[in-house]
Amino acid sequence: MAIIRVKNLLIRTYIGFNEDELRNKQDVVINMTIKADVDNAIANDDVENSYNYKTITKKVIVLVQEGKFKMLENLTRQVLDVILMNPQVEWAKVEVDKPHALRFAESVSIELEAYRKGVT
Ligand SMILES: Nc1nc2c(c(=O)[nH]1)N=C([C@H](O)[C@@H](O)COP(=O)(O)OP(=O)(O)OP(=O)(O)O)CN2
Repeated sequence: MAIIRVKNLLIRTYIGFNEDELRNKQDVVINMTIKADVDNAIANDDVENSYNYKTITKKVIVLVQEGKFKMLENLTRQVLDVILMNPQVEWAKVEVDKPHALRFAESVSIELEAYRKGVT
């Protein structure tokens, strides 16, 4: 198993429940930490049949770009769930930052982690 980190993935989406947030997209910054089986990538130096960090990243981009979210917790949980769908993933942690969400703070974030169902 390896720990794969996708760092500072910047995506624009609808996030929030204030009037202007419902109408206008804003940036979120996503950091994903994924514990996945990469034995095949190591043994064969080949992405075929290996956990592909590009694939999951593109799935997250589509999920977030095309979604509309009110609560940051909901967005974070949905990203975590899409990562955990892959049987090669044992555990994952997701942190989603909403920069400038608060007037006097640089950013606010929610972090969630979980094992894939059936893994403890
Ligand atoms: N488990 C691994 N997965 C992937 C690896 C790897 O080494 N281990 N390597 C890659 C690619 O080399 C990736 O790093 C670069 O791919 P690409 O330039 O296609 O990524 P982009 O996001 O820039 O692709 P665009 O389609 O141009 O947006 C992938 N997975």
